[in-house]
Amino acid sequence: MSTTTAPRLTRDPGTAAPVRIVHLGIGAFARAHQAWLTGLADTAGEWGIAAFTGRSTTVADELAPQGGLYTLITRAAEGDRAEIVDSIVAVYPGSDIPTWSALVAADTTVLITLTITEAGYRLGADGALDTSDPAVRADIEGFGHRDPETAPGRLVHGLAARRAAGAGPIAIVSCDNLPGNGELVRAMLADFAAAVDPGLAEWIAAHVSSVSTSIDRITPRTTPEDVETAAELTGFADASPVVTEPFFDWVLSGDFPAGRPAWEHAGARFVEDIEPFEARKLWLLNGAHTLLASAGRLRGHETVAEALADPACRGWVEAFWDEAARHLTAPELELPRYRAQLIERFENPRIRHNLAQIALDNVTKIRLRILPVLRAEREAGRTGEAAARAVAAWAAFELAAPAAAPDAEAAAEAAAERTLPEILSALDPALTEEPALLARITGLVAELGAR
Ligand SMILES: NC(=O)c1ccc[n+]([C@@H]2O[C@H](COP(=O)([O-])OP(=O)(O)OC[C@H]3O[C@@H](n4cnc5c(N)ncnc54)[C@H](O)[C@@H]3O)[C@@H](O)[C@H]2O)c1
Ligand SMILES: O=P(O)(O)OC[C@@H](O)[C@@H](O)[C@H](O)[C@H](O)CO
Repeated sequence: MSTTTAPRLTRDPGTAAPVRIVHLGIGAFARAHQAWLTGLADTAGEWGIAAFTGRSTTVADELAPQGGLYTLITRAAEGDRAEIVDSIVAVYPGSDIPTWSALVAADTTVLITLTITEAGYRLGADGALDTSDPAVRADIEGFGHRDPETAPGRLVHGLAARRAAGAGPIAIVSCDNLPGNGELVRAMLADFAAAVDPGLAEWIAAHVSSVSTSIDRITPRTTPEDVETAAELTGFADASPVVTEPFFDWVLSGDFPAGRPAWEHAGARFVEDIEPFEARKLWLLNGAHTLLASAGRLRGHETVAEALADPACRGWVEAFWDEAARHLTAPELELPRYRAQLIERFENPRIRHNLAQIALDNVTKIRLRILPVLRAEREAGRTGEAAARAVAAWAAFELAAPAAAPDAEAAAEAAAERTLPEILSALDPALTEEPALLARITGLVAELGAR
């Protein structure tokens, strides 16, 4: 294998930009998107990123010996292009709380960026911090006495250190696929801080700006073959390359009280009202992914591209987009162009985007990406058939094997005990309150068939 003989990827001494950004939740996406764009925008070498993993230490273990350098492979339908990205200048496991706190507290740090996944925000169904979550409770009760383990706990811990150090204001930029992600961060921090120190909550309200973003670049998990490809393309052994598609988009809205990289020079857009952009991206792209994650797998497909090549799945996606598009009316959204681009992106045969990976945390995703379209269609007097089909496909999976079950045996037992109305009611009680809707979803489940 070529990676064993290629020279290691290492950083030359003195080539690292100073740390001004701290990232929590370093994985594939942050390196395909924000870190890459920061490198492109930062022509003067002023914006180094110190990156922390969220839970597992893997990315830190892989990247730290490389001084944070990594290979980004841009994978078009026609071929691969590789580049070495150097904007990440230090990498730590998320459990390294002393380093985390010191960097968040440093007055040279002016930005925190996040990719902690939707589940990492620890929100309840009402969008507020879920203080009944045992890990959140443990972080609240142990605040100041033991190291925090959740992302909200670590963020508030770091901000407490910043307040104590007398450092100035800071911006937090959520890069996770959640609607109103900036507002969710603001509320999450306020809820957590109020529970541990009302004075700290006031300081956070006055000194921390939560920026909302819509982020877009399809970045599947790296495979062992990708590691070999990176070495072949660059001549360097990289333990942790990232593969992504050519398309990218980043729309941001909010204040940066202590500055930011000139991301607009690399293609980012700053807008007053981000909501239409978020809805377009989350409903059309992520909504279609969520639909295919269940419906595509029910039809035996493993990847987005395979599912989209199936005329039935393609028709269901287009029908869902037609329903969503009726509620995305801002002209700047350029929906025909966006939809055409999405088809081309989904069809990229060289991006193996696994449906099982996309299906993780499906309940939250359906609530945020499918149910708003279903509700809007029904309020307009229509059936919302295509959105209902996405719900039915997920429910068919749950009927066969609930996602929360720890193993196959427990899943089979739990499945045998749950009825469709119970499953739907746990997703959203409103789904069972209208007999016509319940009957239609029941019919769609039967049409789609159990696994
Ligand atoms: N991959 C994409 O195509 C893509 C595109 C747009 C947005 N995003 C957003 O980025 C997120 C991360 O995607 P990725 O491809 O980098 O995934 P990844 O698995 O490569 O990395 C995820 C990171 O989040 C951390 N994490 C996981 N669960 C957590 C939790 N409960 N609390 C705190 N941290 C946690 C992990 O430790 C890791 O550092 C997605 O969930 C999504 O919100 C991803
Ligand atoms: O875990 P999710 O659903 O937020 O993400 C899975 C994919 O839909 C997502 O990663 C997309 O590829 C991405 O949002 C494209 O920008």
